[in-house]
Amino acid sequence: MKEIIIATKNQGKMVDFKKLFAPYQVEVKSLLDLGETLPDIEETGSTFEENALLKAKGIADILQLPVIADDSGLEVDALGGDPGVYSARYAGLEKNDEKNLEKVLKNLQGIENDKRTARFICVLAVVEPGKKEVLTKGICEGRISNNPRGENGFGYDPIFFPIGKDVTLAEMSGDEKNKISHRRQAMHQLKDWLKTRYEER
Ligand SMILES: O=c1nc[nH]c2c1ncn2[C@H]1C[C@H](O)[C@@H](COP(=O)(O)OP(=O)(O)OP(=O)(O)O)O1
Ligand SMILES: [Mg+2]
Repeated sequence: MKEIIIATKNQGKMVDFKKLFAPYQVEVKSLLDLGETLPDIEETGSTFEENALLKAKGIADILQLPVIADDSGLEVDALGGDPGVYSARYAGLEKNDEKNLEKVLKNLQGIENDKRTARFICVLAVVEPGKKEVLTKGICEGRISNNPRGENGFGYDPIFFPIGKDVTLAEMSGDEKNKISHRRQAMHQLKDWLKTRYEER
């Protein structure tokens, strides 16, 4: 079977991607599946687009294979768009999901529900050696909860109510999350690219 490499070390993202790629005959591999030691690509960009391209190009240059990278994060309106591109390292460089979401809740203390609007953003960069790169962006609008709820998913899922839902993303099944998520919407925009390369199941 054909393979596509996702330039990520985030296992939560890979759970989403495995489901999102299931309609296609392609095996998805993360950097954690590749035996070789690949360098950590520093996310020095100031936008999701820049960082997604840095990660995809960095790995595609080394492997000389097609690579997809995902740069994503949470924008909270009452925090001026923070944590944004700093979502993974919001509470420190050790990238701890629980500390990160606790910091968002703490910074939103006293803010009323209707002012807790937020969105998840996902930018995907597809880089194929010798070809023009492709960028897509998906957005999932919602609101930040008052407490963490639910055990599924990863990252900020336990504190995010998607618009129109009264459960957090972490209270939804993986399949339910994948119907509405920012990652799903960014993947949807890659449909034509995917269809030209991979047979559908
Ligand atoms: O569906 C999601 N549900 C909950 N949280 C999410 C989601 N999507 C992104 N997020 C959060 C996790 C992390 O705090 C940041 C992504 O940061 P980002 O740099 O793109 O990923 P990462 O460093 O964890 O892995 P990598 O760069 O190896 O792909 O946004
Ligand atoms: Mg990262």
